[in-house]
Amino acid sequence: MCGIVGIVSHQPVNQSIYDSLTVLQHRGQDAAGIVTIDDENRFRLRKANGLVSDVFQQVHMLRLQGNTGIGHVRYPTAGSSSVSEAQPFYVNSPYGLTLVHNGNLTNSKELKEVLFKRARRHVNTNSDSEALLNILAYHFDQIDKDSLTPEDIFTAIKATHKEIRGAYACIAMIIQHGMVAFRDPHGIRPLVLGKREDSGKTEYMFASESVALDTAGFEFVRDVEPGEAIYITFDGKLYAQQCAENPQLTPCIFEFVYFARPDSCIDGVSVYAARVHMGERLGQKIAKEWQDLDIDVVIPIPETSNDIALRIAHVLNKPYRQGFVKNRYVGRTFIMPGQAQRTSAVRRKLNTISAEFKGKNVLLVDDSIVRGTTSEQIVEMARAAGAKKIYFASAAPEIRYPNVYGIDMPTKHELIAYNREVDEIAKLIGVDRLIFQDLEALTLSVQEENPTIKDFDCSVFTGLYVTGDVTQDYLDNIANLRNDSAKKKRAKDATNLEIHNE
Ligand SMILES: O=P(O)(O)OC[C@H]1O[C@H](OP(=O)(O)OP(=O)(O)O)[C@H](O)[C@@H]1O
Ligand SMILES: NC(=O)CC[C@H](N)C(=O)O
Ligand SMILES: [Mg+2]
Repeated sequence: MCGIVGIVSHQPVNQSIYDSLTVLQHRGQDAAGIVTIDDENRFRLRKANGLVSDVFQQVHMLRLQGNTGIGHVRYPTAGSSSVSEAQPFYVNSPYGLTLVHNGNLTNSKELKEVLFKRARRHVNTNSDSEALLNILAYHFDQIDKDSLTPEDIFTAIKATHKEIRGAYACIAMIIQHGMVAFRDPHGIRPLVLGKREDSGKTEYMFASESVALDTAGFEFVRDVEPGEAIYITFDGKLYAQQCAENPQLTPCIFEFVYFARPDSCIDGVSVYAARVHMGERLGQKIAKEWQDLDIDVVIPIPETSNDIALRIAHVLNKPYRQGFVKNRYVGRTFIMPGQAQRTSAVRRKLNTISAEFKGKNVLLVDDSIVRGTTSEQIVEMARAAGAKKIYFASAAPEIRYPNVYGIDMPTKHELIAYNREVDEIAKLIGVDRLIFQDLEALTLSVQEENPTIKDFDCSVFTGLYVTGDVTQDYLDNIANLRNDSAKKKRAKDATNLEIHNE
C-alpha cells in the first residue's frame, strides 16, 4: 500500500511533494523517493530506504529542482525492501519516462518474459513496478513519433491496460510532454485529482489520498475513475479519457478499515465517517449478542481503531477510555517488513495506563486482527495491568485469505484466522470473548457514505479476487517468494543492484 503524489506547477515543487509524502507516510515506511524535471529537461532523483524525513536532507532538496515532479513512499509487495526497488523508476527511452506505482501486478513474471522476447527490454529488479514502466514505455515506443498527442498517450495506456493484471494506481512523467495518472479498471487502489489557481494559472496535483491535497494547498476536484487516464501537459492543459474496456469500481475495502487516513475522502467516502459506521454496526452486534456481558469500559488499540471504539462505547453506553498510550515515534507495525520487527515494535509502540485496567472488565477494540501480532501482546499487557475480564472486538471480519493487490499478506498460513473458528482465535490471543464484524455490515458501513459503490475487493475475507484471474499456482508462487526468509534473502541479493544516488 504505497503512497503516490504528482504535481504540475509553475513554481518549484520539491517542498510540496515532500510535505505531501509526509502525510502519506502511513501508506509506506520502507523507502521514499522524488523525481523532478529541471529547466534543462533532466530528471532529478533522490530515493533511499527510510522515512521521508530521513531520506531527504537539504542537499537532496536542493538537487530536486523543477516545477513538476512525482513522489512515492513504499510498502513493498514485490521484490524486497532493497533500495534498488524503491520508486520512482526511470527509463531513458522513449522520451525519458519515470513512474510511481501503488498496487501490485499479478502477472509481472509473464510481463518480464514478454518484454524481453518482444522488445529486448531487460527489467533489472524483482519489482512489478519496473515491469509496469517498461510495458508503458514499450507502448509509447509503438507510437513512433517525436511528439505525442493526448490521443497517443491514451492509446498507450489502453494497450497497457490490456496487458497488465492486478492493482495499479500510477503517475508517470514524460519528458517534454506532461504527467499522466491512471488507475486499474477496478479502481482497487485510490487516486485523486486536485487543482490550485496561482497568478491566473491552474496547477494540478494527483495523490493517493485527499489528505495530501489539503496539505499542499490544492483543492479536491475528483477521484480518477477506474480505468481512466488523466493527462496534464506541462503547459497546464488537462485531458481525460476512459481507457479500459469494462471499468467497474470495486475498491479495496481494507483501505477504509485500516490503510487510509481518517481525514481522507476516497471514492466519495469519508474514511472517518465509514469507520464511525463500522463502530455503530459492531456496537449493535455486541449489544445484541453479548447481552450477558458486564463490560465496564471500552478501550481502543491505538491508533486506527480510535474512532471505531468511541462509537462502540456510545452505542453500548459505556465509558470510553484511552488505556493504551502510543509512542509517537514508532510507526505502523502491520506494514513493517518482517515478523520479528513487527513483534518487537508492538511493545515499543504501546504501553498501558494500569488504572484503566485494574479490576475491570474491558472491551478492547481494534480495526482488524490480521496475524494477531498486536492483539496477542496487547491482551498480555492488559492482563499484566490487572484487567479482570478481557473482551475483544474487531471491526473487520476474520481475515483468512492472502492479498495480491498491494497488501503484503502473501500466505494464508500467516493469518491467525486461517482455518480457525472464533473460539480458537479467542484462545490463541488469550481473551475471554471475541467478536468480529460481519462482512455485510462492513460493506454497508462504507456504502452508507457512497451508495454508488456496488461492490468491493473483499478477497482477504472471501478468497474471491475481483480481477478473476488469480490462480492457485500464482498464490503458491507468491507464498514461496514472499515468506520472511525468502524476503530476507532477496533483500540481500537486491542490495547489490543498488544504484548510486547519495
Ligand atoms: O493482527 P496484526 O497482524 O497485528 O494486524 C492488525 C493490527 O495492525 C494495525 O495496526 P498498526 O500498528 O499497523 O497501525 P495503527 O497505529 O494505524 O493502528 C491494525 O490497526 C491492527 O492494530
Ligand atoms: N504496496 C504497494 O503499492 C507496492 C508497490 C509495488 N508493488 C512495490 O512493491 O514496490
Ligand atoms: Mg492498529
